Amino acid sequence: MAARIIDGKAEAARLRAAVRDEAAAFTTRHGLAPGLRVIIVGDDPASRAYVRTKTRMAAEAGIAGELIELPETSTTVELLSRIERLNDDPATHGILVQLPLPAHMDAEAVLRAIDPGKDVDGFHPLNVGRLFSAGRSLPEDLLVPCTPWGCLHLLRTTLGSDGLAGCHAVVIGRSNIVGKPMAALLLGADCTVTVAHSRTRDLPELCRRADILVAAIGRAEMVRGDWIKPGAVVIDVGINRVATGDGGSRLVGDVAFAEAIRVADAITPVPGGVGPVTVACLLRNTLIAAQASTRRTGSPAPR
Ligand SMILES: Nc1nc2c(c(=O)[nH]1)N[C@@H](CN(C=O)c1ccc(C(=O)N[C@@H](CCC(=O)O)C(=O)O)cc1)CN2
Ligand SMILES: [Mg+2]
Repeated sequence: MAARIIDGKAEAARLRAAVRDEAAAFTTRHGLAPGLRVIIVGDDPASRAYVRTKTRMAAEAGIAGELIELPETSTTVELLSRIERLNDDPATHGILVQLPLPAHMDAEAVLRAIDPGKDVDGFHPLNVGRLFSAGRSLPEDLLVPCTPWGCLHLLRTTLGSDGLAGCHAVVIGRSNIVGKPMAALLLGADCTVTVAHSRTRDLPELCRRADILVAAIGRAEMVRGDWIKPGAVVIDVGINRVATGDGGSRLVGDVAFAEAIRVADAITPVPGGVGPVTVACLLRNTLIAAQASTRRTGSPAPR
């Protein structure tokens, strides 16, 4: 039987509707909407499309989103001073710097400069540390990286909230954006977790032992059908544009979908899987940041 296709678009719409209701209540209570500032440096077409989606979805959810576009030639110092101003702005509850930054910029310094309470990507070392030291329930004000949070959410909707316990989860990829935080979240959900990467020996054999397989490698259709354990749940984080031969292109994931669907119990498609839930989580994090700031100060002003 063909695998169930996990509908990330529908799940994202449900998450956004919940954020919209809570954002409306926040705005009524505080006279100020949750505010998100998205910074992009340079002209990368894919990044530009993602940030436009983020600010459009924010507006639809009642979040005051603003896109800040800086030229490719901007310096790290210029970006840091922009972030400093946003850290001090009481109407800004969430700050996101779209990645990747141009190679000449110091991305680590930039991510460290964001006020951890406004770090809606969850990439600041303080938030990373809180995630890795959290137990089986996450603090309610913790800002968790959006893609892994989205993957966990899709796993819970597919397997049920108790269905992850005891599963062997294999995460392919060890990035700070996906692989490492994904491993922390799966551990918190009582999975036994293996993190694989480019130097892992006999990756196909390891994957065949996974009840849950999360592919975040960035290589088009690298995971083949015969790498997958029958009945596994497969979460495909990859977004790779490949040529179609007629001059056009299409998006594929890191998993060979047509092969995997014959073996897995459930699988996320690309597009329409993890991506839309990532954006919904960003809106959710903005709301969490706004709510936490009012708890700290009694007003929407964070300091
Ligand atoms: N600061 C950040 N930078 C980046 C992140 C991030 O979480 N924070 N993640 C990725 C890109 N990304 C969000 O920024 C992202 C990529 C793709 C999608 C998405 O919904 N994709 C659609 C397909 C879109 C298309 O047609 O091209 C899908 O999968 O259905 C959302 C977010 C790197 N940078
Ligand atoms: Mg650099």
